[in-house]
Amino acid sequence: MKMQVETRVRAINCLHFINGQFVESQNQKTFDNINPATEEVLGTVAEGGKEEVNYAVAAARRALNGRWKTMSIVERSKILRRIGDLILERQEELAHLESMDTGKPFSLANSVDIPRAAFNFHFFADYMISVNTDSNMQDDIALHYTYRRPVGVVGIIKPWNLPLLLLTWKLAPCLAMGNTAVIKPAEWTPMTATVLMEICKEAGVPDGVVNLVHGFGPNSAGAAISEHPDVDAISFIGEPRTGTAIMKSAADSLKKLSFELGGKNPNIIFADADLDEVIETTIKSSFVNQGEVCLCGSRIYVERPIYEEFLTRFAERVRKLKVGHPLEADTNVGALVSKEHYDRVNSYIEIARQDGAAILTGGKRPDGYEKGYYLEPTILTGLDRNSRCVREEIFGPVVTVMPFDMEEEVIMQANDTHYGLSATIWTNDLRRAHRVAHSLEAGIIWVNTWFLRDLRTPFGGMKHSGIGRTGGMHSIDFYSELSNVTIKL
Ligand SMILES: NC(=O)c1ccc[n+]([C@@H]2O[C@H](COP(=O)([O-])OP(=O)(O)OC[C@H]3O[C@@H](n4cnc5c(N)ncnc54)[C@H](O)[C@@H]3O)[C@@H](O)[C@H]2O)c1
Ligand SMILES: O=C/C=C/C=C(\O)C(=O)O
Repeated sequence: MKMQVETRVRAINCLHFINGQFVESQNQKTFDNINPATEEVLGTVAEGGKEEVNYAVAAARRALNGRWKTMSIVERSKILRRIGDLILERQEELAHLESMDTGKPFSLANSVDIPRAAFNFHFFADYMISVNTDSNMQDDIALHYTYRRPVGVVGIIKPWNLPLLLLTWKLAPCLAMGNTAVIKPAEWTPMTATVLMEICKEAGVPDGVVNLVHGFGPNSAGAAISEHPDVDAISFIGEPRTGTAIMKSAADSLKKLSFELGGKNPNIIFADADLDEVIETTIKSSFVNQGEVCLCGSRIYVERPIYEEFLTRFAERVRKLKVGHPLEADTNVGALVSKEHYDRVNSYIEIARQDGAAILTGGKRPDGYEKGYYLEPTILTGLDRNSRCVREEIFGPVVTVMPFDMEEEVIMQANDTHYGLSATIWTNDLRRAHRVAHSLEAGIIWVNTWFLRDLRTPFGGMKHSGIGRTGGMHSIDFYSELSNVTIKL
């Protein structure tokens, strides 16, 4: 391994964090945390279940009515700000841990994941103190006003692709509104969430306000949180079928739910777009984070007059991407997160072959890597719209490219999916941009850009891609209960 980023950061063993203390499981059970870049064991993770979740939920319930409740909004906002500051103070360490856990390039974790995790706290620290409530005078009869209170104990269940970024995206507004939390990180990526618990404690979050239980989903910590009668709300990010399971088990206690689920996002490129810009951004929207981003544009539709030129130039650029060890400074694409996921992504390449696809680039391990879950960025063409590679979320460095002739036709194909998370449109025709944007069934639509975020804007998916929106006031709404008080005058 050449040009490896200098690091003294060591992987950590991960314990639960309950009521302000790091603890083992009652039965001391653990599982191994594997480095996807080397297949070596990074460390151990405490394996929690019902018992640990019960203990964490009880601590969170008690903490709701403790110092956290009486603390002024300004004091709580300062604590959130301090968490953001401490994340930045430990940025390199966190970026290393995130890179080791997920297989993503260190450079990406250090420039995107960790700074954004800090910003999630800084943003909501400021936002929370600017939130107004309504009041209405009803003639001379009555004064109505609203106030917000916390929802209560919130279960936060996370995926593995952007572990700290996505955890903080939920935890910051959850704490801002005075809730307490029981967090379940993804089993494959437990390290940065564990460090975040240390940071929360150091920043002054009272014991019991944030709790972390490691473990798996079904019959494990995840299920124990979603079925727990004393958890008031669940904030979940992950696959649609996990969302279904969580919704079923949350039904008995009628929990409030926020779901951010998968995507099979269309990237629609019209012939009048600026092709240089299209290619540069499409490289990112296809392959950043090994394509393991829910927002990745995995179905690329190109208007016929530029189809061949796009394919040639796109493939040329993709072949130049460096697939390699996440800690090498020039790596663009690291390792997929786990053996299980790697096998799953590869199985789609096999399906593509059987369906008669042309594999324009990639489709195999890069030369020189015998260990680690590496896959070259893969471009598939010639697939029928009914191929599973066009219909199902692959969540890896694999895109399909298809030509189109008519605007109506591409809109129909783009919407021909159960998913509805995001979409990208490339055109310089203003009217067409609006027209197509309004026709697409997606919660997040970008025109001539991708993943350009403003944390005040609504974020989330329709159809099987999610329930509800987060961001700005939408997050405040989910993490609070609004009461209206009417005073007769
Ligand atoms: N829309 C978004 O914002 C967004 C963001 C990131 C990832 N995602 C989606 O997440 C998926 C990839 O993540 P993943 O593979 O970790 O998802 P996953 O659904 O397999 O797991 C997510 C979490 O749920 C837990 N879990 C699994 N089964 C459970 C159960 N029965 N009860 C309770 N918890 C359970 C897991 O342990 C994990 O912590 C993709 O579909 C991706 O598109 C969506
Ligand atoms: O993999 C999914 C990426 C989600 C991104 C966000 O939730 C965000 O940018 O707020």
